Amino acid sequence: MAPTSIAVLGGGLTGLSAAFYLTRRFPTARIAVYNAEARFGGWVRSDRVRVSYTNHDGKPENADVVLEAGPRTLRPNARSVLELIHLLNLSSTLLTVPKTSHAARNRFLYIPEYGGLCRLPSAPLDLFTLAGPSRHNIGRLLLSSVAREPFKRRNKRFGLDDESVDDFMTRRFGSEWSRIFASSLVHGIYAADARRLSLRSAFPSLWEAEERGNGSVVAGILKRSPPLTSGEGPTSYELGDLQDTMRDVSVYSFRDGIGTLTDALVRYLREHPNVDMYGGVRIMGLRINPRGKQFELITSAMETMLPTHVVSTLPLFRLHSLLTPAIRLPHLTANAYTSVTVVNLVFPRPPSSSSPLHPEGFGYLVPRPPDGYFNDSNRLGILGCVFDSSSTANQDSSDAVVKMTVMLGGPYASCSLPQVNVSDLLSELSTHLGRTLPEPVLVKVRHNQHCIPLYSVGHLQRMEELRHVLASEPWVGRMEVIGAGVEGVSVGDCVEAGRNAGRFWS
Ligand SMILES: C=Cc1c2[nH]c(c1C)Cc1[nH]c(c(CCC(=O)O)c1C)Cc1[nH]c(c(C)c1CCC(=O)O)Cc1[nH]c(c(C)c1C=C)C2
Repeated sequence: MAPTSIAVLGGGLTGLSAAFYLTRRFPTARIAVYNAEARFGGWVRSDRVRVSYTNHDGKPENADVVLEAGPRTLRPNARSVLELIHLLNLSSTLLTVPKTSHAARNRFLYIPEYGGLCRLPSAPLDLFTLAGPSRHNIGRLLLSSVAREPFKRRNKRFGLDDESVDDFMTRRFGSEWSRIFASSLVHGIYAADARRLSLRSAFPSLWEAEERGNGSVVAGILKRSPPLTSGEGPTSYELGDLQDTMRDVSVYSFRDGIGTLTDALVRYLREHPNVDMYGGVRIMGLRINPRGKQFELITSAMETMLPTHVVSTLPLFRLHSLLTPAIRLPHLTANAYTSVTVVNLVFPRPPSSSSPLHPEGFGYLVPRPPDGYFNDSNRLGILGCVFDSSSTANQDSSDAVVKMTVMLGGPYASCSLPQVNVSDLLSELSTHLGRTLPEPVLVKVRHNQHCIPLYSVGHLQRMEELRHVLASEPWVGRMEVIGAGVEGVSVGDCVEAGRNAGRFWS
């Protein structure tokens, strides 16, 4: 049955993208988007803030800076996002960072037991040229294990169909390698413990590479087939000239931050005659009408809505709480969700005669300490720090300020608190950066509670079972469960999931 009324649960990036594409797929259907918060956009949150301060010469200064509490840059390989940018006419607001920039080439890890801040090699030749404070050469540890891996015998247990990221990396590259590099990567994407994260769900391409490389991940990566271009593959994307714009681009954002994308979606949907946007309306219960033709949604305004089709983009534990025992869905509470505290810091730029606040680059990640997440060496639970002024400098009205963002919490559960002691944080950052930081002119703390799902081992299989149940009675395919909780946490994954919503409804 073709949908006549569709309810989209959740007004974050996936929900907004789903509603956008549903208006195109089903131009005559009525679409309602329900969002518990009055503000749409979910974890995407960009604020332009004015800072007033006194500069080094004692003169008053002002600057307008963009602060991100969620994702802050996008990668050009996510074609669904490029398509949205094209369709929403946002190209003129883009800010691109070239592959040759410091932000793209200089990435650091802060590893106290290796001497502090260590630059990661961005090319094999760096191995010979990288100098720095590291007592051991971190580049050598990184690349020597990678160079040896193809000669290591196949060691995947027969019948294994998923394992943790840490187990996989330890098996192929060694435990110290995994602790340092895999844990850092996982902190930067999932803010989670690599020992709990499913390899197949989080990095499926690595699982496939091991298969393709007959047991060697490196051999499998080297054998990789060339990437598809916009016109190839099962779906093609409307990209306009964005593919050209993105040539040689490492990452990009918008002049006013990633919120430009969600704001434009909200504007489009609010203006669309077939769409109703319900901000500040929570769904309290979901039932299936006894005649099986409609759903019953009970809202926090105590209204009952009767859509023929539903797209849920809610966190899975939240969807679980809406369902009565008679229609419980499997596996909705199988994964934990990670919480991250994000601290935006703005400093006056030091005069050119003194040393900069941080090296030029993307920022740094902090790996899991050797003793795990209870280690005293990282009692604030710092996962990493982004040098925003290097990577997204042109968002701000003045380059007289330096912007950084520190992320805390995640697997350091007890540290992920909304209250952050700023002077402790500054002194810890000063240790990391090897210089005393000045007083910030602005500190903004945001606690993102349960913002990123932690796919535990077996997640793919569980989601397959969930899809199977949704395709059967009484759901018969009329409710789709999509979004970060199911398949992929990146902005690209969320938009792609929204783009595919309702694909099988006729
Ligand atoms: C709120 C903190 C977040 C942390 N991870 C994410 C958020 C929103 C989600 C995320 N971060 C990255 C990816 C991969 C993107 C892709 O592959 O296309 C995802 C899904 C990578 C990343 N990590 C950091 C940055 C600046 C980026 C680029 C993308 C983005 O802007 O989010 C920095 C960073 N993120 C987190 C930590 C602890 C951290 C530390 C430096 C957690």
